[in-house]
Amino acid sequence: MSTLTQTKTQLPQVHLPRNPGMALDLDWVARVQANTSAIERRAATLPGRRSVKKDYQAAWLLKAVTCIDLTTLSGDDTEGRVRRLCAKARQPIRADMQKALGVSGIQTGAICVYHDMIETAVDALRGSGIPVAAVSTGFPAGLSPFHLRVAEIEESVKAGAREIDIVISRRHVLTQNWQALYDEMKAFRTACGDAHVKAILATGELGSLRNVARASLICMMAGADFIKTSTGKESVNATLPVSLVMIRAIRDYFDATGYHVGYKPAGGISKAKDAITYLALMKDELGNRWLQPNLFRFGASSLLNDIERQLEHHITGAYSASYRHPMG
Ligand SMILES: O=C[C@H](O)COP(=O)(O)O
Repeated sequence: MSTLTQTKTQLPQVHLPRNPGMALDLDWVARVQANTSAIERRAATLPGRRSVKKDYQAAWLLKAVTCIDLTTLSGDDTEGRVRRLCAKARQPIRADMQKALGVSGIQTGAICVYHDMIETAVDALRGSGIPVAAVSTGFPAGLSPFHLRVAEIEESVKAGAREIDIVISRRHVLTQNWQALYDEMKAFRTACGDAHVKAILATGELGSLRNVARASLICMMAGADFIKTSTGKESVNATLPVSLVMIRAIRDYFDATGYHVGYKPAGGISKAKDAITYLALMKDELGNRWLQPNLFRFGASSLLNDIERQLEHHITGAYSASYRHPMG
């Protein structure tokens, strides 16, 4: 069986029980540390490692496509743009390219939009099985009144979102008010009901890697299905050091509870090479099980474009202009 065919056949996902959360364990939180210089040293070695080549590279890139939350979060989003993006999510790689690669049925992990665009996206994705994710709770700052943030989640679920990307209150982390962070996250999880909840930490605003580690743990204790780095609107978004810290928090939580929590780096990931670095990091730290869309997503608006160009190069030996792969 070829590498690419294996990628296709590995797509069906094992059903895993949702993380139900647990009581807030402040002793565990207090024990969490982060050795910044060691983490930065390790992260610096990751992009320089020998990369996978040829068919293996194409297989990893196809895997990356299936893990993208194809995102548009702009003030000027229109129904037309969202519909075009949904068409792209249904067929992110051109049919002739999929045929040349010997695969079929490749789709992105989800579409990610603001509340206003949920119904349009649900309609455009009908029958595809692709979930709609909505950013919520006063995204991106998360500073609207608490009851409105909870109501926003409920409205988005009612409108058809199957995944809700909430933003935490950064001030709870910066003031070490862990109880408040836990209570907030738990209320958001309850409001989501059956919709899966991704907790956006906005790591670029949390001050230290130790804060990132502690906030990750608390969100998981409060029942997060995924932890996500960034809104894409902070001045620093997904980075490898932050990813290492969050992924290791996921591993510690799994070791202690047996529950799988997903990881979503988001913001500024736009190159195919970077996507492979993130996938390799997941594989190194958490193993193959976390290389599926139910446990790993990229939050990205332009990554797909570069992946398509690299796959076209793999097939034809030539790079096409990026406008040949329009996004929306
Ligand atoms: O969650 C997703 C991000 O908002 C997308 O960020 P990006 O436009 O930098 O890829």
